[in-house]
Amino acid sequence: MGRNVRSDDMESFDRPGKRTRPRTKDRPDYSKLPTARVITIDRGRYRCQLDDDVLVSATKARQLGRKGAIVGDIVRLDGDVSGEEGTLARICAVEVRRTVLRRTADDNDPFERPIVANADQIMIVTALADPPPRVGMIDRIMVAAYDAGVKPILCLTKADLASPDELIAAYEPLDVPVVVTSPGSDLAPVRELLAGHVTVFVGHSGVGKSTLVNALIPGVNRSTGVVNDVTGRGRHTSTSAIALELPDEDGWVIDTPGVRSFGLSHVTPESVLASFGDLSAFTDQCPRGCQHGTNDPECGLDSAVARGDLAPERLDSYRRMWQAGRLKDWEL
Ligand SMILES: Nc1nc2c(ncn2[C@@H]2O[C@H](COP(=O)(O)OP(=O)(O)OP(=O)(O)O)[C@@H](O)[C@H]2O)c(=O)[nH]1
Ligand SMILES: [Zn+2]
Repeated sequence: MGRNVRSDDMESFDRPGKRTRPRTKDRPDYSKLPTARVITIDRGRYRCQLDDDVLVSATKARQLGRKGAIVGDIVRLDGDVSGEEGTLARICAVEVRRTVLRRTADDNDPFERPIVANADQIMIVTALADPPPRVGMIDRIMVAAYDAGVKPILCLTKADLASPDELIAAYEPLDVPVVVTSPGSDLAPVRELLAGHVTVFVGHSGVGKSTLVNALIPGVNRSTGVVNDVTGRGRHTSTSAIALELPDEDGWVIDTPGVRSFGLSHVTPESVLASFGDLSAFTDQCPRGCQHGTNDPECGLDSAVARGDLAPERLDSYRRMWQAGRLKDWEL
């Protein structure tokens, strides 16, 4: 089912403009209606931002059926779009999504949950200590990013408490940009990575994500929790994803509630491989049903390395992601 939207989801990072039009033959034409971005959802009410920055509350129009809108969606609004107190617009259509970031509650959960639409980057926020970093969790979020065709970035917070060197070294072969922060640190490198992009911030509760968002977007007041001394976890202080426009640069930050696990039952080796574009050329000769893993005999990726056509580090990086996607939550 989710596969049907794949061709739109899986566009490569460097061709963001290309999109396919939905079939509109037997549907009314909504193309004259104003577009808005869904910035947050609260008890069935969609908070939308029009192109001229006016904020409008909206409900789903009946013709949308069971199809929902998610944060980051670009929607067509009908009805009262004045944004005045007490007014309510209607979401008539959801524009084709460039990307959809998904997770399942855990690896046994058959229902994939779309979290955010149209992001092109995901910032994985991890504390270097308090709470301690979990490489398994970082890898799993990276797998979800690759699956969605969204570029991962690693943000290591609380560098005042522990050195980032080990983690930086661990992610070097994956070519993932890494930024390091500590209280009062210069956020210019972070801003530079965010400029011109729609970036989802994901992280375990208590890693300092809200602190970071508040520093990047002054006045937004994301509530910060205090790490609980007993559990080492932050309080769950944020409840819904919210899209926030960057004040000085073009671009959006989509802050998501703290996550404890990241189920990946929707991910296939092929969808992850698609983000390793240089590797997919070598899998044509693979035996049927090859998962391109370490123990798959005659995998074309191994032959490519043996011939010298593919760097072994590149294959190791892909296999590491492949492995992370197979691990169950409770094995982390
Ligand atoms: N030592 C240190 N503490 C930090 C840093 N950044 C944030 N903190 C503290 O870590 C705690 C958690 O920070 P938050 O920003 O609330 O973390 P969060 O990831 O948003 O957590 P949730 O709101 O629970 O999702 C707070 O007490 C912050 O003051 C840092 O760079 N160094
Ligand atoms: Zn293979």
